[in-house]
Amino acid sequence: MTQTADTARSGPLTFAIPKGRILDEALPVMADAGIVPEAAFHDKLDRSLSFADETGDMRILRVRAFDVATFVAFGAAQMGIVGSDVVEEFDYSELYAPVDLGIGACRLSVAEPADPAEQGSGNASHLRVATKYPNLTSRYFEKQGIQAECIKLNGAMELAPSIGLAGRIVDLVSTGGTLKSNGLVETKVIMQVSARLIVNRAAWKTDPRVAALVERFRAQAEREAA
Ligand SMILES: Nc1ncnc2c1ncn2[C@@H]1O[C@H](COP(=O)(O)OP(=O)(O)OP(=O)(O)O)[C@@H](O)[C@H]1O
Ligand SMILES: O=P(O)(O)OC[C@H]1O[C@H](OP(=O)(O)OP(=O)(O)O)[C@H](O)[C@@H]1O
Repeated sequence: MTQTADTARSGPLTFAIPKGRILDEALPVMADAGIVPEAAFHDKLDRSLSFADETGDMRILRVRAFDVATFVAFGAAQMGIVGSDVVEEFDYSELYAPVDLGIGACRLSVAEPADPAEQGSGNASHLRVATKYPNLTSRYFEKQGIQAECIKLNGAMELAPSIGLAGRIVDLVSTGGTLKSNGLVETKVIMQVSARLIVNRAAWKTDPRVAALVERFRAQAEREAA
């Protein structure tokens, strides 16, 4: 493995990616931009969270989606890939999302029980909502003049109405299959979601490797969109 002069000077560039859904779609996009993880990255038995790329010039972190944004915002990683749902939920001032990668398409929606008998009678100006996205949810309902009490869950939001935890949920929807299987219907779309290249603001200004990679991802996204 050879290392460039930049790497020798400032250490490897650190790139964070989510270990969940986006990963399979993100790897080819990264490869087109010249970022290919070392073989160990694909070994299901390997418990490492940090990997080199094939050149040895980069470090690739595989973390939870929400943590990708936090790592990049605080400069622990200079760049990463994450859904626009996560970018908007945190709204970190140090985090830029300059390129829509056109992958990980889904939407953030409100859903409630399909069966009217199961819909909470509740006060229309005060709702209880189960979600992984309390900031986006409160903001959305505030705009409608509704005070939403958000119950933060980390997964399986779709269970909440049937067990009496909350009358509604706000969660990601793609095919709608998960909602249907759990007796829920989508009532409002809050935002369309796709995966973004994210960059630490200071790193973008000061590290030429970051700016060069942003341009590579941008050119590739434009080619794909054409
Ligand atoms: N059904 C879906 N269809 C398309 N994209 C999705 C879907 N669900 C989630 N995503 C996108 O994938 C991202 C990661 O989702 P996922 O829940 O798999 O992450 P994760 O890294 O496993 O996080 P966690 O472990 O915290 O759940 C989401 O932030 C969203 O942008
Ligand atoms: O509309 P669908 O195509 O059914 O997709 C929606 C599901 O996908 C996401 O969960 P994911 O499968 O990523 O698992 P998670 O609940 O662990 O985040 C989301 O939270 C929904 O549960």
